[in-house]
Amino acid sequence: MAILSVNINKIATLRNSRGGNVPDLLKVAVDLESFGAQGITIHPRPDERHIKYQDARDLKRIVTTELNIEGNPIDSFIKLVDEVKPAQVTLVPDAPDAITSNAGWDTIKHRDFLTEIVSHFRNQGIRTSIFVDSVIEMVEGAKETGVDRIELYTEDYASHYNKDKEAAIAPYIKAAKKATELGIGINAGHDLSLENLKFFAQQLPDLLEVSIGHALISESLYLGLENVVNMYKARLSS
Ligand SMILES: CC(=O)[C@@H](O)[C@H](O)COP(=O)(O)O
Ligand SMILES: NCC(=O)COP(=O)(O)O
Repeated sequence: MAILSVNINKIATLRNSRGGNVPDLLKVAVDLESFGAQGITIHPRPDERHIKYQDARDLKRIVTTELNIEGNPIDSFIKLVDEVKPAQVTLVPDAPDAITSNAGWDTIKHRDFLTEIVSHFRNQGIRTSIFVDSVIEMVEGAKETGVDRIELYTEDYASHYNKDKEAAIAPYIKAAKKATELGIGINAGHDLSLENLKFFAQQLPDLLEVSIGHALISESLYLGLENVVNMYKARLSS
């Protein structure tokens, strides 16, 4: 069974919106683990708009499951990962101004660069993963870099799931089969949700890990609001 790594970027977004420490990112990470999360994922972006570099250092001290740091391996990111030494680093080709991740690596074009970065992190005992679209050539290219795993970028699956889930999953099944054949582990993430996760996991038997943030945090709000509204009303009743 694949493990669930919860991406807590959105908790940091909410915290940063007021400049204080509410919600407390570290408490959320500890609570998530106690509720059963099997990993914590963060994606510090260069502008630190949600996860700050210091959060990565602080989380390393308290996360007892698996810390996964995602990001574009620019110099400051490489230094941070070298210092924090998470269980896993996931390389994502984000433009600095991207609103969210919107593509996987071209592992053929960037093969030499990725090979160098993968070897740099692997030499420190950090598991490596490369974010890729579900395209056979990109999986084959990833293999050439010596990476441990790929993370399949699931936005396309998620956005087509309601229209035709069989068609939406088809390229992922092919990419996953290729990865298994080549001996690369398979992670997946982006826009996975309570609605589309089960089918995805059922169709990819070799799936090792999913990282989920945006939907999971949004669903937590939807599912928690009734309880909290009632708690507030109880405090207003005499
Ligand atoms: C790599 C990936 O798929 C992303 O989902 C990312 O980690 C989310 O980043 P944001 O929270 O900044 O949108
Ligand atoms: N790697 C994907 C991730 O960490 C979370 O993506 P999302 O669920 O926030 O879209």
